[in-house]
Amino acid sequence: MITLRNLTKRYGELTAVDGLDLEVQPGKVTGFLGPNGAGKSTTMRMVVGLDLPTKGQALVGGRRYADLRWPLREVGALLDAKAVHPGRSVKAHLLALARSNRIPARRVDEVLETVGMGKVAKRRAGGLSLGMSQRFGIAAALLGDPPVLLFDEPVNGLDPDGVRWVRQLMRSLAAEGRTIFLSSHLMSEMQLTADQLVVIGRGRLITDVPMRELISGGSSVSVVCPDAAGLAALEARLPAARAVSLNELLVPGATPQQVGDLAYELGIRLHALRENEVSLEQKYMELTEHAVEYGATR
Ligand SMILES: Nc1ncnc2c1ncn2[C@@H]1O[C@H](COP(=O)(O)OP(=O)(O)OP(=O)(O)O)[C@@H](O)[C@H]1O
Repeated sequence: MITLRNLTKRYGELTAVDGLDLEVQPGKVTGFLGPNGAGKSTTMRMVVGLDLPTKGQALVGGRRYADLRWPLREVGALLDAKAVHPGRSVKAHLLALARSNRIPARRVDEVLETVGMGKVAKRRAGGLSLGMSQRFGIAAALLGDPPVLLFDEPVNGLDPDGVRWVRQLMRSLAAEGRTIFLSSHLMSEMQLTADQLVVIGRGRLITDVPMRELISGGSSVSVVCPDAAGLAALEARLPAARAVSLNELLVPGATPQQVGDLAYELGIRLHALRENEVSLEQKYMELTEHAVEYGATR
């Protein structure tokens, strides 16, 4: 579990993180969203002791990072995939990390296999492609087999196959009971990966909500009916319905079952009956409408 208590970070005049209170629970993937500059990376950096809070606390398993004896065994993080010694080999870098936290050397080969880098262990870390660097960073995060993992934009630079691999990895790590805290700007991917969503804007919490709850509210049903009289009869019985074309109605707040049963009762022929879920992207845009700091003006 990750616990943030009144977590605050100021850089001079700028308040990057502003009194965040949050519990990131184990056994779930928690997505961490917010516009550019909202304070996501700064928050994650404070959890792993790379930045000190101006006020408040960030705790891993109830303890501050600085108080963890073998931090890599408690929390793993991929924050900046390019932040490695460029001249060292992939394997040497991981071996050094392992030694610093008394992690057995065989674990290095294991994590390299997990991320599909067994064959490039001897390559220089500085010569890796962006996608390979991401995999390498994930290997480093997994090294200590920690119960808590943070990933800042892990799919950045990955090909579609890699993106899917990361999604499956996140899901399986959460299924093992770990705490997974994941930031990404790819809404469609986040919708497929996260169970819980934390949205921040200008350093403040906007919402902390289960994904299902967020995207289920506000769904609608589309009904396609080939004859005008049938469509009019349906519209008359569905007060929220509005025509979107000559043969189609949109019914906000209804379920396909309700509309299908009504059509059956009225003896009306339908050509299509579709549920339109609200996308995470749509909900996210609504939630962060007033929190976008560096948005385009048009
Ligand atoms: N070391 C620093 N010194 C001064 N300002 C900083 C520093 N690090 C971050 N900031 C500022 O703090 C704010 C939050 O930045 P942060 O990188 O945490 O946002 P983010 O949500 O991760 O953004 P993005 O989605 O663009 O990665 C920004 O305004 C940023 O410019």
